[in-house]
Amino acid sequence: MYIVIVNPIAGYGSALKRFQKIQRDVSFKNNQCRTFFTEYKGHAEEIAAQIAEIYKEQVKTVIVIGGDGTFHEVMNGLNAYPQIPMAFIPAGSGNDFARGAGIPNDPLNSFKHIIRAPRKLTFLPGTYQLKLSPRKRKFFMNSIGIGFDAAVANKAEGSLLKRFFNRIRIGSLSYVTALLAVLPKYEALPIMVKVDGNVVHDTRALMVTVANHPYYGGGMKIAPQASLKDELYSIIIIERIAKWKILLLFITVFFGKHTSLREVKEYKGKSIIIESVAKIPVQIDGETTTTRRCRIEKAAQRRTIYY
Ligand SMILES: Nc1ncnc2c1ncn2[C@@H]1O[C@H](COP(=O)(O)OP(=O)(O)OP(=O)(O)O)[C@@H](O)[C@H]1O
Repeated sequence: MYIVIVNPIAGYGSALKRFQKIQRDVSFKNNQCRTFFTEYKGHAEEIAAQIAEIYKEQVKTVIVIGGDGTFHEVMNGLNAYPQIPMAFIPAGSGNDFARGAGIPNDPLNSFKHIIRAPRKLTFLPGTYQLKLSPRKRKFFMNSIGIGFDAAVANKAEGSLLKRFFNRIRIGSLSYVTALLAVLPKYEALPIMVKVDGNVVHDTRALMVTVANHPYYGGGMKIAPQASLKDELYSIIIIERIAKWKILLLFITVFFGKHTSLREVKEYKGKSIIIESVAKIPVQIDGETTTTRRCRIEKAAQRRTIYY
């Protein structure tokens, strides 16, 4: 039995359209597929965990049709069942994971491949912990950003312009407008960054990004040297920087050329601790919250994704 988890609102409805196209095809009709539609934030994680618990023996593959947020939730829902294969048909607005992994944008063909002869992507997901408490670690697959980028992502998320820009297929522009709104008031905050036991930064910083692959924010090449094949993260630290230069930074980041700016430092490592005295904005695979401390490590085991 195939489990299909669809986020109908991902990509402003494009996930639902993609699913409907797949549903009409014989490859769907001729196979035993059970479909679940997500209804709220966090639902995909709950569905995945419950399905795995109840049907672990019968499930051939859990197929996700949605954006990176839905994929992130399912990966965490299947946390305790790494033996259950997971497939991803990207249908979000940003699709940064697909861009970083080289997953093609051809949903029906991907579905047929997943059923008949799955193409495989194996990578080491990231794990993160936002508090000191020994709570279970969670997985991420794209990046964790602390500081300015998370403040911008938070602003973009709530913006009506994001919907408009996505409709006309220039979704990244919603980040530019959010950036322009956040920029005038934003102050670089004191942030300590430890990479593999060494303190590499301990003063004010605009932002820190820990990346599993180059892309975030719908195609910005924040960490040009990061690769899903790599066992190490790329850590980009953008130091305190003049406001006019932030605009330059955000023009060059689309081409990955921002790293030549003096204030942009890049490190490689697999165990990262980020601390701040005050609560600062953080984005994890595009979802935003605030934290004083974040511990990031590579997962112990590789995950294989079908596509
Ligand atoms: N029925 C629903 N109504 C509202 N929100 C939902 C629903 N189902 C899932 N969600 C939430 O929608 C958010 C966005 O989903 P997702 O990331 O998959 O799409 P996207 O934002 O279009 O894509 P991307 O992250 O690739 O840009 C996630 O936080 C998810 O938990």
